Amino acid sequence: MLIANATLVDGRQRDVRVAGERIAAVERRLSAGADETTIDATGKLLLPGMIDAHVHFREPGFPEKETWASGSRAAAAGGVTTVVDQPNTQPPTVDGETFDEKATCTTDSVVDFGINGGVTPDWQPDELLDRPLFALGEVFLADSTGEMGIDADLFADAVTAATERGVPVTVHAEDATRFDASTRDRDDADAWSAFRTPEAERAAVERACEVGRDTGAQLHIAHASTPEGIDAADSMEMTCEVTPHHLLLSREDYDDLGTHGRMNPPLRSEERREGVYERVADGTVDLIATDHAPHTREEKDAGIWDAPSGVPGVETALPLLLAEARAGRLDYERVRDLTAANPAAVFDLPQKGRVEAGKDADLVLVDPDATRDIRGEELATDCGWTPFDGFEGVFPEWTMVRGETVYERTDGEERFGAAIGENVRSRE
Ligand SMILES: NC(=O)N[C@@H](CC(=O)O)C(=O)O
Ligand SMILES: [Zn+2]
Ligand SMILES: [Zn+2]
Repeated sequence: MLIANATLVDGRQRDVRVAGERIAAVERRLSAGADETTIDATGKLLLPGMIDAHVHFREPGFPEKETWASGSRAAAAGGVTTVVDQPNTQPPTVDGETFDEKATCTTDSVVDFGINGGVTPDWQPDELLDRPLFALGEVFLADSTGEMGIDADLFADAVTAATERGVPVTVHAEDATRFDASTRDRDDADAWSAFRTPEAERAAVERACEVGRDTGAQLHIAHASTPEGIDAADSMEMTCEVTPHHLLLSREDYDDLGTHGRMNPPLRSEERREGVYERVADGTVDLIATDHAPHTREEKDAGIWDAPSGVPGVETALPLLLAEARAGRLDYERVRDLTAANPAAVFDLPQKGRVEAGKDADLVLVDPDATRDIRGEELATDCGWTPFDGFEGVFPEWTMVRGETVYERTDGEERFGAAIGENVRSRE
């Protein structure tokens, strides 16, 4: 297949040949072979598919929130070609048997995937680390959905075990001893942000990075939400990710979002949000990952102390970032780095993350000037809502995983491909 006259993120116009699962050539001009299909990509932007290193698809355990079928379709519709699933399912992914159970669910995935393993007091490190694991994580330093928070000793042991096996560790860094219990008598949604303080994040990032440094670990801070957290990770030479919601939403949005805006770590002040944005734009932040954490509308409609934490995001991340680029607030190469090239580099996926000959043909084609308003009920995720309702997004015309079209939108009609997703750690 020949994708003709595509614009790449650096502005070059190129013809791109896909042969089988791979990108065979990227050249100024390629001529189509006798039985080669040609796609005219004039005026269109061709990007490497997003690698979302942090999603919560809810199987096994909570198929009413999301399944591997619905979650992976949401990914494909949002230009995500690889997802990394987190361990706080039911049962939690903490040993060989539960890893294998999770792996069975992934056979419904239309996109490539990684499976993370977690840490609880009865986890089985030897079995778990023997499996084709993507990373150990997210390791919870404080309770979040699934109540998998662990103490300092177990954390240090877990980081040591993973590092001995050359496995990276991703960390949910909040320190519950620094939460502000005096907010507990409030019942407005903003109380959640007042409760889980910025200080709790900074302290936990520092502690985690110290353990990482002492053990020689490859440590990655999940969903950093404050400039202080990002700077702490950066100064200790650890990597970090930021979510689209901490990049684009703040405490000022609780008026619209109410309890639907509850997540961990929580939304921060507008001033901190701007500080986070600067660090994403200037490259201090390594990557964007969504922490796609779907819960049903009914669950989210509970009071602020009872609603579950988490918001969906896998389907809207790349479209939102492309809209930011279109508005001139980020450049397209930065978007490519944050969503594809850097996650591939940080998590050692040499076959992914760039539009280059020899790489997997994980590709997304967009019309950079065609924006669409995001509407929760129109999305492929099963949860049926989004915190970005009414935001503009630049959505894919099609998404390809290893040469197979897994999503296509023509005249508003969407079509999804077969469940061809593979574990990125199982391939040679
Ligand atoms: N971010 C959240 O608020 N929730 C996540 C768990 C997590 O990432 O902490 C979930 O699984 O619902
Ligand atoms: Zn988390
Ligand atoms: Zn998470």
